[in-house]
Amino acid sequence: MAVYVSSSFIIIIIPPSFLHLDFSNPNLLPPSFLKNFHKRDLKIFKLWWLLQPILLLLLYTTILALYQGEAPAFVADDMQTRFSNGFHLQLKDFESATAVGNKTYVIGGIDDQESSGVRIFDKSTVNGEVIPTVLGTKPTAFESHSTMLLNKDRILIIKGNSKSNVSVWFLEVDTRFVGDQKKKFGTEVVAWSKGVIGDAERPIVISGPSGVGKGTLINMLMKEFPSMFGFSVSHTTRAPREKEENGVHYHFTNRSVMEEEIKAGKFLEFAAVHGNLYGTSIEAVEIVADAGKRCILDIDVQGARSVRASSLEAIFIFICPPSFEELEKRLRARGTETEEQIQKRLKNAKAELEEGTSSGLFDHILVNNDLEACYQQLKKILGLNGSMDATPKAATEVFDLPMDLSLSKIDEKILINSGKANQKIVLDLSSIKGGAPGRTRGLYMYTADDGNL
Ligand SMILES: Nc1nc2c(ncn2[C@@H]2O[C@H](COP(=O)(O)OP(=O)(O)O)[C@@H](O)[C@H]2O)c(=O)[nH]1
Ligand SMILES: Nc1ncnc2c1ncn2[C@@H]1O[C@H](COP(=O)(O)OP(=O)(O)O)[C@@H](O)[C@H]1O
Repeated sequence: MAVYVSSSFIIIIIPPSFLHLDFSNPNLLPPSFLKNFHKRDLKIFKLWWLLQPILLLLLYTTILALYQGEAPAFVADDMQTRFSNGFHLQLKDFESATAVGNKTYVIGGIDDQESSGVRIFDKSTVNGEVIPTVLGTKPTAFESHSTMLLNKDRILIIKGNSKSNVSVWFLEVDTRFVGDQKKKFGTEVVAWSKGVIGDAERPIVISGPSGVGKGTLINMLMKEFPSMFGFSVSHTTRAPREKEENGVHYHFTNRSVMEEEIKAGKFLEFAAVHGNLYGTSIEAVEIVADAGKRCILDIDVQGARSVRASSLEAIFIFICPPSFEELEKRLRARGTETEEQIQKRLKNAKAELEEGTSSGLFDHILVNNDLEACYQQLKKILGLNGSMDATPKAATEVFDLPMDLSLSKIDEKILINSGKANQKIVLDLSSIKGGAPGRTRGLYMYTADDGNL
């Protein structure tokens, strides 16, 4: 016996063999059956043959539906779930499935280091299942979670049985960043982005020619506001300077390792600068956001261009020297480069100054003539004029989310059903900033009564 399912009907086909009857060969019919045939089973026999045309018609319409892209499935033995795009999948423990167009994204499952945490079932491929390239850091434990598709380009994941400040994740499936990466990798790509609760400000990109004073200004900012800013520690293939520490000023690495990591999608941006490779890893930006700090990136103009094209939504600041002669003087006075390196940096500075001041890439251009005056201007741009601004923002309320969640959406608000009567948890997405790679910031989560969302 088989139970046949399509969206429009269910057919139960009972073959004669199921009734232990073979009408095609009366010799094989059991004597008891022959004896009582007229009395007991004639009705079944007639009904069976009467039903055949109807069953055939139903079968025909099912085949038609299948041809039009609907996938029926046998569900007698398996517990399968059916999705709006016609997919039927057998989900494992702690897996969820979200339909996005022709694809169904299966997320989660028992956490192990090997698993990428995401499987895609794509109707337009021969095999159906696609294992994507997964960018960004995935959530550590998946266990119970609920998902909801947002704007057809990212899946919201809320982890049950967790603290509210670590419960929100996004899996980007069709954002601009993911689209660019798909072209680059030539594979299916998805990107994780952790949701950051609270009003974390936009990251800051600072560019300018070598020796202009970027590092000096960044150090002043970090010293005055240690709890507010965090430095994105870049990777570089250049040799460390005398006072530079691995993991603090840069992650010093070699070219082949860095190239492999770039291929694996670990970098938000990278560029060849003054003959060496420099790059910002996705992790470098994530670490700062996870510490609840505003991320500062000291990167060259090419890197700034790449970040501008990403979803990091940073503020872009370009620092100029008062003159080329002064730049040369500062570079020499710093005493960290050989004459050959100084010449290379000065040559590149011309192109950087041209690009930085005329491309429209930067939101603000500062001239670092008097250091203190330039620092004050930088603080003004960052909204740090008075001492009030330096006060850390009030901590957002952290609470426990229940194991089983159900989600619904009203405008930009996600209602998380907590199971408690009259009480909902609200996730407000109206001020959302950023996204993969890095973190999705500007989320607000609070508990509310039904009448007060
Ligand atoms: N694109 C990119 N540029 C970087 C990165 N880290 C540093 N840079 C840039 O590389 C250039 C050289 O940096 P560095 O060797 O520290 O020399 P300095 O600028 O003279 O202190 C500077 O313009 C930096 O802004 C990075 O991660 N990505
Ligand atoms: N406004 C300024 N006037 C004079 N010297 C400066 C000024 N700003 C920075 N410097 C000096 O210039 C040198 C280069 O500065 P640095 O911050 O290392 O530049 P960058 O990080 O842009 O390469 C350092 O020795 C620093 O002390």
